Amino acid sequence: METVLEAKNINKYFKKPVSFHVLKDISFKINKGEFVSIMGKSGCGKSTLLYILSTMDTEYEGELYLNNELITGDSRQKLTVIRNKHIGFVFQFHYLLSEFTVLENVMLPAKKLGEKSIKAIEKDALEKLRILNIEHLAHKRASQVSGGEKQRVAIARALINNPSIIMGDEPTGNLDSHNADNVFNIFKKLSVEENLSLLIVTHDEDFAKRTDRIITMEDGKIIS
Ligand SMILES: Nc1ncnc2c1ncn2[C@@H]1O[C@H](COP(=O)(O)OP(=O)(O)OP(=O)(O)O)[C@@H](O)[C@H]1O
Repeated sequence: METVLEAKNINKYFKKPVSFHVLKDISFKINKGEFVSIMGKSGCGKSTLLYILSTMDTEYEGELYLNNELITGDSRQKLTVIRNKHIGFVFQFHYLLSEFTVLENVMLPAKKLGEKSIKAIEKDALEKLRILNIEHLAHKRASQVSGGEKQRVAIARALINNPSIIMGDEPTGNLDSHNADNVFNIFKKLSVEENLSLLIVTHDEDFAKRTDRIITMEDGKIIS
């Protein structure tokens, strides 16, 4: 089984206002095509962990491997490239640019990466919109589409650079049950049909139960 992401003995301390051991010896692997959820009570360290796994926070102990390469200790500049290329993000809030069209929003991370022509990026973006069944929204402004559609646009944007893994911090937190179900089905399809790995923090038990595996955290530790 091919491993996409591996965390080895991750420890994290917040030094202020008082020293606080927030992540305690976290180790796990995510395989290619695996759809994994992270659950745990508020304050157990889920967002802190995701921040480290997504390479945004480099102040931790332990080792992080992406596609079997050690990325712990890499420069900020290198991590920015790794993040743009290999990790797609979906948040609770969509963070779309409301005055830009749906298509322009989806194209942005690829433009930032700067590896392809605008024509090629546009073609890729339309393909991602097609996968998410929202190709018809391409030329609408982001402000003109519904909440559920915005989250699908955010997923298309997360996919644009063909990442190895999608990470989500409560991506269904702002959605009603119908739209949350839609997002679940999209993630499931991406994992089964595109062999994409997904690691999703959620408070939604129904969502988590249907993923391939649940990582449960308590008080900074993985308990199951
Ligand atoms: N910058 C910081 N400095 C000090 N303590 C922090 C900092 N950020 C978070 N914490 C604390 O670390 C713990 C873990 O926070 P974290 O946001 O990772 O929890 P969480 O499991 O994601 O919670 P939620 O489900 O409510 O989002 C909490 O006790 C929080 O108060």
